[in-house]
Amino acid sequence: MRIAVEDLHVALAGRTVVAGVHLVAEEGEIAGLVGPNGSGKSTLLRTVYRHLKPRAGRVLLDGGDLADLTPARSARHIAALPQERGGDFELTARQMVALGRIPYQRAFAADSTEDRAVVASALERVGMTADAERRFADLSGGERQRVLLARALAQQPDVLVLDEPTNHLDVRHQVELLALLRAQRTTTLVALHDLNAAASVCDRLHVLRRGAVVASGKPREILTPELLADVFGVRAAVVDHPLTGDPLIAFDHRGPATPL
Ligand SMILES: Nc1ncnc2c1ncn2[C@@H]1O[C@H](COP(=O)(O)OP(=O)(O)OP(=O)(O)O)[C@@H](O)[C@H]1O
Repeated sequence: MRIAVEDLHVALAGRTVVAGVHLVAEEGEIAGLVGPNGSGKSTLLRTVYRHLKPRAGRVLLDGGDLADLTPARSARHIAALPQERGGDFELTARQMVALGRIPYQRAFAADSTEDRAVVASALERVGMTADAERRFADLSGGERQRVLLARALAQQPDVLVLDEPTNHLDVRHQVELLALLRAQRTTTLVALHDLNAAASVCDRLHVLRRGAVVASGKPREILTPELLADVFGVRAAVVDHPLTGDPLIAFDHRGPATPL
């Protein structure tokens, strides 16, 4: 499915945090949101997965307004990996993933054979099968992250909304998660701080600054030294990755673009 955000405005505690955002992720596309701390990435994503109500604007799924769907109906279309990683800690990892099947179940119905197969496959895809019967509470930050991603996959959504999905993951699991997203080809909106990961996995990037999109396009067009200096305040060279040919940002860690 195609997802379009149209003229979205969100206010929090009386302050405008997202101001007139337009963006699109085409069917099967991975659209990345990048921007400095506080630029509105999480707020925008929370509004897309209906955790927040916009002050104005719409989120359209294949042209239909998401706000017209019941929560259960929209949960069949959109699954989120939010930044707050709370939840019911008494559940096992498998039970946590099984929560992703609720939008497909009647009230009080037991899991079907299909539900169990979908849950097992989601656990397998994030590499958590061996830990499936452990308590969610006992898992490490990265393991919880992977279980919550499996829950989103078990929802079999048309659109995945991921807020910093590589947080807490070691480098191997970061690479695996990005490979999984690439292989998946589900329309995806993903906020990423790691600009090199974003350059490698995203078909299109949207750069946010103070709640507004200031640049949109292919990573190679967007991630220029000028933009990195202007929006992120850092000095960097952009070169071709020697293994993949993707844009590779080499940051100058010795000091920012402008004096501190
Ligand atoms: N519940 C809230 N009440 C008031 N202001 C909020 C609330 N949540 C976030 N904000 C403010 O909204 C702005 C955007 O925050 P948001 O979390 O969307 O940014 P972000 O781009 O995801 O940041 P980060 O990269 O630090 O995660 C920030 O200035 C933040 O302080």
